[in-house]
Amino acid sequence: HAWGYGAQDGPDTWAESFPIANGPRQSPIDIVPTQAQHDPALKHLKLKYDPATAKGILNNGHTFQVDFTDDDNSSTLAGGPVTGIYRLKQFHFHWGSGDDKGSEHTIAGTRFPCELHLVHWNTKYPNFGEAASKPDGLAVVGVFLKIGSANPRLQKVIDALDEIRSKGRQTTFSNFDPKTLLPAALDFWTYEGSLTTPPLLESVTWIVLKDPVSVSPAQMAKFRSLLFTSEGEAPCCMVDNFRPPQPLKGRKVRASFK
Ligand SMILES: C[C@@H](NC(=O)c1ccc(Cl)c(S(N)(=O)=O)c1)c1ccccc1O
Ligand SMILES: [Zn+2]
Repeated sequence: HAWGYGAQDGPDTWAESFPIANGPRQSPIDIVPTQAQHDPALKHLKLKYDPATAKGILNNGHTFQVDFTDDDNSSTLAGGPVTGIYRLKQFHFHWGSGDDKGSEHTIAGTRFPCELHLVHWNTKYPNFGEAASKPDGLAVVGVFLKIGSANPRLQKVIDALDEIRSKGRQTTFSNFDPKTLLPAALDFWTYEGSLTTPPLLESVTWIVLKDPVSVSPAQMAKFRSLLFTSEGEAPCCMVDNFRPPQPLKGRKVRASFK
């Protein structure tokens, strides 16, 4: 399935190969804070990440991702809306060609220039692939990035991008704690959704943090210097790799905060 974010292969065409694109629990969504219900039963988020589990950084032709070893419970998510323990598999970003768009989730129609996704899988299943096909298989923490001062926590990731400019390039990436990318407060909205990329599986408990973290225009320019294309192909800048908000179809969005 050759899918992408262009006019010929972008989100409006995905239903042709992935009919679940029109399913009942698709992501992302527009989060309307005034319509979210505070749920006092929601626990606080328990994130425990071991920097030693950071493995590599890869340009997969759709985004770039930092992969983690997930053969034990060294880096996990628990609490919040989930039961049990979820293991960190990878994190990646979605961003725009300009600062006026780029995030996948929106807040009452407001789009951010970038959104970070930390992907975790439920350890009640044997591995990520199995978990990705189960309704409670995945939990993704979403973090908005807004334009401001340079974010020093992003710098190590940004400095690695020169080595993975084109599709298929990867390099080692070690000793990194993704907790450093998160805002101080872990207040969140949560709802039942899907992968925002093909295969769009409806297996994600979304945990979208209320507070954004900063990214500078120069740092955004580095993201936009990546390529969707492989070496030797006509270069196409990796930008606008976001799926727009999808119909809520009656789902409830809960808030962990008042
Ligand atoms: C682009 C990349 N997608 C993921 O790996 C991905 C996996 C799980 C989640 Cl939950 C998400 S997300 N965006 O909902 O957080 C994205 C991808 C997809 C298919 C084939 C190759 C490939 O590289
Ligand atoms: Zn994502």
